[in-house]
Amino acid sequence: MAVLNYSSPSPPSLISSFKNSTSISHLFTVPATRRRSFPSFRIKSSLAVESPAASGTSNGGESPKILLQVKDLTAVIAQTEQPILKGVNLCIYEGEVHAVMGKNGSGKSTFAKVLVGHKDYEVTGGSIVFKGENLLDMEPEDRSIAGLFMSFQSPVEIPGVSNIDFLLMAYNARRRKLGLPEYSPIEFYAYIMPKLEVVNIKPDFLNRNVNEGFSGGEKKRNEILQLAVLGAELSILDEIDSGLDVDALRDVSKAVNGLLTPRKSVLMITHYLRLLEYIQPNYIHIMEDGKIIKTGDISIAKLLEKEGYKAVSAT
Ligand SMILES: Nc1ncnc2c1ncn2[C@@H]1O[C@H](COP(=O)(O)OP(=O)(O)OP(=O)(O)O)[C@@H](O)[C@H]1O
Repeated sequence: MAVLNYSSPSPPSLISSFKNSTSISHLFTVPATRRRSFPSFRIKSSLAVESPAASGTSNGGESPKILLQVKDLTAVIAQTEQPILKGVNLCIYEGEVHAVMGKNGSGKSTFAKVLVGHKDYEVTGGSIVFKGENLLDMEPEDRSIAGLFMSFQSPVEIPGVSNIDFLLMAYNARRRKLGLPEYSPIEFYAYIMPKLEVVNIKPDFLNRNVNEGFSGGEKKRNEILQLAVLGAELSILDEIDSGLDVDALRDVSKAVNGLLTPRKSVLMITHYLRLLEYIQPNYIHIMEDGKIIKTGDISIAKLLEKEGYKAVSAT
């Protein structure tokens, strides 16, 4: 009997779920039952890696749907009541890629964590609607089931748990949710192998414990593998480019692009133009002091690179 081991980095929410396997079903997303394509207006770049989402396949004339609508969102640190988010507004349609940039400490990660329901923060005002439902009414587990995935800046290790076991359990929880029979390890192996290729991860990675001893770049790739297995509709990627060498950055970007479909969207946080040239966002937002103060295209990132944040600051 084959013992399958795979690797995959995992956000804290996934890890805490793993520890309680009865609640692991929240790791999964509702399957995409309809395919729609979104007219692409991505900025083309010579650096761009191939992106199916950017190709704008036919959607049969359907209008794009709003996936996430954030209005006047305010949030504080739960423990200290220090205000961090001070009125965030953002709208993401299906199939769109959005990037959030901003100075250190401007609130980008907090925004991402508030979206997934991180317990360190308390929402004090505004609204978040995801696929037509009030996200603020949902527990973090339910947000995950509804189709939100977040990769964290520093993926957590799970000693003693192999990647393959972790991913198999997570994937089977999804299948249970869908009323489908669980995959055997062999069936799962067939399912995951093509995904390993997309992410450019060697199969022996799956035998290692989740993130244990992984280099920074390996952890990031593992995050994307996890994303590929779970198939979220909105992937929130917090600085997936940090600590990556040039080849890894290209691989990870390619993998993210490989996961995009006309229905799947990405919200990525980054400090660097390079990532934006690989994963061409539809919109780039600048966050300052807990608010989005500017929205534009790649030219904003180019301006930042050249002149720094003073060029786009509201103050
Ligand atoms: N759990 C917390 N406890 C205390 N302070 C926090 C917490 N979370 C966020 N903060 C503070 O809130 C502010 C915004 O932090 P956040 O991590 O959202 O910024 P960021 O824009 O993502 O920064 P960076 O670019 O450095 O990652 C910072 O001053 C940070 O110290």
